[in-house]
Amino acid sequence: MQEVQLIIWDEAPMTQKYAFEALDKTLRDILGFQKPEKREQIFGGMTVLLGGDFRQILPVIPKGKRPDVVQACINRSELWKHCNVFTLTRSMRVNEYYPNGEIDNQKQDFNQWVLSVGNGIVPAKAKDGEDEPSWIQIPEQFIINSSDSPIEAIVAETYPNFIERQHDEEYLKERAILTPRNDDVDEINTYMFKKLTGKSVTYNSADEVCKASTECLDQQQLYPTEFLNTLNFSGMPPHALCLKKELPIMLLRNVNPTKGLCNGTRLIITELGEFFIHAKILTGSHVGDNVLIHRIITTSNQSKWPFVLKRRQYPVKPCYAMTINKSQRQSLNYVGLYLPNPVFSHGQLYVALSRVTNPAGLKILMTEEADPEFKNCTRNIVYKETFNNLL
Ligand SMILES: Nc1ncnc2c1ncn2[C@@H]1O[C@H](COP(=O)(O)OP(=O)(O)OP(=O)(O)O)[C@@H](O)[C@H]1O
Repeated sequence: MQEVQLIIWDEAPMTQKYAFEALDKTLRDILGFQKPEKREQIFGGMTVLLGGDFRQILPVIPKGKRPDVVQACINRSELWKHCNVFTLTRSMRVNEYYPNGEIDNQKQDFNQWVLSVGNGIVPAKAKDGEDEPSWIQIPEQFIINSSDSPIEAIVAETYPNFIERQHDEEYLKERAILTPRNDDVDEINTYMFKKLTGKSVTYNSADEVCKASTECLDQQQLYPTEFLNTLNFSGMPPHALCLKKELPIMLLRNVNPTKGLCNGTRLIITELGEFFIHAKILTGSHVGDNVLIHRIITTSNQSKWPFVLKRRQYPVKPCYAMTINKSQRQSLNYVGLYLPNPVFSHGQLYVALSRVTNPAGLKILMTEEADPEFKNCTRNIVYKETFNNLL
């Protein structure tokens, strides 16, 4: 068997420190079995490469307050003092160099502005009753003027000529609408789904209560299937999943990472079968591959209900629009940032602004503020204390 030499863990800042601590203990245990000195070494002497940007989304702690989030990060773990930090200095996504080596000033300014947003150093104002100034001015060039039908406006801006180009893979692949909340994502996807031509097929899930999660024996009476079908959880497909051929979808689980089918991979549906969805991969390392997706059992892990729901369904969701959190790792040529409500957690504005490969491809639609002092302003939340011990 080949020996593992290196473990690479991407997006480390959004993983709770306990996961790394568990990995540390496990590796010490396994590798120390034959060589006892490895028990004394960090990660059992294995090299672990953590990648990530603390300006981006931090661990999600349900109902957690700011200190809970900051304390859950890897740089608040005992392990951190054993880490060497290497800093990347050049943005490869928005390449500010012309082929002849000269600098494109517009792109350089954009990169610096996005970094300042991420570092929380763009001048900000506070509204009445707020402790911390967090409202920043968005440059005029990115603004879409708000209209009576904001969804129509953001769709028209991000997906121009959608009726003619709705089947064009390149067109679909290079753009997305980003927004902070799942209900806005669903509203935009439903609006665009109706515009997509072709027959809609609805796949209903099989739902049940996970028996190990509750002591109640009479589950069928307390939680009938009809009730379970009405429940929706973020990151879980709905009971009634409506799909059409040529709809862009996103995977909600790691289905088969070696084949490029990871949580967040975008695909386009090529055929809707009875037991499989045929799809073509649009993003990641296996672009262009034709794959089959089958139903899997997903469970609700953070639920307000006193039970865990088991849902057997295709782990996919339409992705004309996606949440900002889900867009992390994506690179897009055109981004429509829809902010009917401002962002609500650290790094979300930075992640949204830094998805785009060219400043010309970024458009932002915000709800118009009644107070003229806050015209074209939106909230930028940065937990600066997270950066304290990075270098
Ligand atoms: N060495 C390189 N040469 C050319 N392009 C590159 C290089 N490295 C990265 N890129 C391009 O830059 C973009 C961002 O790369 P990548 O997704 O690896 O960055 P990242 O730091 O993980 O991004 P993020 O964490 O913000 O999602 C991609 O479009 C990628 O193709």
